[in-house]
This record gives sequence, C-alpha cells and structure tokens, in this order.
Amino acid sequence: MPTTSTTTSHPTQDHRTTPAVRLVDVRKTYPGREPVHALRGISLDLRAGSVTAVVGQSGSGKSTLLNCAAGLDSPSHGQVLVAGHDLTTLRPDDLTRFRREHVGFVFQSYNLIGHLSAVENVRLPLVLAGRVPDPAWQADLLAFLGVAELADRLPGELSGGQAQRVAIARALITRPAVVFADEPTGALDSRTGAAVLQVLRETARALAQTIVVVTHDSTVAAAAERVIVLADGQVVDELEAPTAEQVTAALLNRAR
Ligand SMILES: Nc1ncnc2c1ncn2[C@@H]1O[C@H](COP(=O)(O)OP(=O)(O)OP(=O)(O)O)[C@@H](O)[C@H]1O
Repeated sequence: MPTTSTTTSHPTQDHRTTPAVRLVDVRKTYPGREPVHALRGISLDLRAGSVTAVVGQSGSGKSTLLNCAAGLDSPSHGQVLVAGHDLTTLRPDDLTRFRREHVGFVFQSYNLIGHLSAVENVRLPLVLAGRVPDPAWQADLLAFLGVAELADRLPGELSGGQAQRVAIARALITRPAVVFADEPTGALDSRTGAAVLQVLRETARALAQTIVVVTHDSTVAAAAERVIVLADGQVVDELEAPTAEQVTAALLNRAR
C-alpha cells in the first residue's frame, strides 16, 4: 500500500473543512446561432477523500461539468474552487500549472503515449512539471495498482484493464488533490470495468484521494458513495450509497 508521508504541496488551508471541490452557481453556455445552455446553475461541495459519480442521460452536461470542475474549460458564470483555490480567477498559465500539480485525469481512451513504456507514461506528469520522481512512491503505486510487472511494456502490449490501471497510476503520481475520471470504464467489458472501479475506490480510501467519476453506467456509479444525477444541465437528484437499481431508477425517472 502506498505511503502518503512524503512532501506534498497541496494548497488546502485545512483539508478537514475545505471541500476538495466547490462549485458555486456554475453555468456554461456554448455560443452559436442557437446557444446551448449546457450547465444551468450548479452548486456542489465534494468532500475531501470522497468518491462521487456524476450520471445523466447523453447531453445532460456531465462532461461539461467535469471539464469546468477540472479547469479544462471555463464556466460562463460562477465559481469553481479546487482545494480552496478559485480556478476562475487564475490566469491561463497559472491554471495550467495548478492543474499539472493538483489535478489528475483518467479518460476512457487511456491517452497513454504509444512509444513510451508503462512506467515512462506514469512518470510523464512529473517530468513535464520538472519534478523528480520519488522511486519509493512510484514503486508503491505500481504495485498497488497491480502493474509493477508490466512497467517496461509499451501500451500496445497491455490489455484494456491493464492500460487503464497504468493511466490511473499516471493520474496519481503527482499526488493530486482531486482525480477526475471521464467514463474510465467505458472502453472495458463490464467485469474489467468493475475491477478498475474497485481499484479507484481502494485508491481513494488508501490515499484519502478525492475522486469524481462521470459515467453512464449504473453499476459503476453504485460503487461511489454519492451519486449526482444531472438532467438538462441541472442537478435533479442526489443519492447516498445507492444500489445500481436505485441509480437506474433515478435515471429512468428523469428520462420520462
Ligand atoms: N463544444 C461544444 N459546443 C457546443 N455545444 C456543446 C459543446 N460541447 C457540448 N455541447 C453541448 O452541451 C450539452 C452537454 O454536453 P455534454 O458533453 O456535457 O453532455 P454529456 O452528458 O457528457 O453527454 P454524453 O453522455 O453523450 O457524453 C449537449 O447539448 C452538447 O451538445
């Protein structure tokens, strides 16, 4: 199990009271001949160390919400605070630096670099930030995620589940305040997807990591402790530790 004792520079003033992520009346309108109101005033607090799933029908605003919360896109209105820092006031360069140091990403398509080995992919965020990998942390992380033996393989030599576990290690190597995962199990069969999600949950517990997962899969969502249901750019339901059936029922309820 990875240790969490080495130096870190989380900007959190007090992680017990500052939510890992706070959204205040976040709205996002995509301009155009017919503007799209993708987010219509979302306010949320995500507790540090929590695992939250965001579900909703296609087009309900899940990816837009994740992109705004992660500082990949800027809202048209409202505030986004990550570990106490207001991303909406940061200049682009500072935002890029903040993201690099304090936010981790896991995508459906893994986004591993094909000509780099698994371990080189994992180290990449540190290299880009000009930081030196901590060998003990790196070894712990690879072992925890069950990919230590695969460290020298190229991404093309990994199964989907292995590639996603490498991508999770890459998201965690910088010890980010929050990890955002957009359909992380979408490219996997349901058994492998469930195993990857289990890894994310265990990671959250072991590292007191805050994780936000966007998914359309009720089984995946049910592995989170809290499920936020979006419809038409608004939060329409919130479920605490639901079963997959309860998530499906909430989604169907909103589809009517
Ligand atoms: N770059 C963009 N320009 C214009 N409209 C956009 C853009 N990105 C998303 N939208 C629109 O915003 C709304 C929300 O899209 P979003 O991708 O956030 O939904 P989603 O819930 O993630 O959908 P899915 O499950 O299909 O991925 C949709 O109506 C979509 O068409």
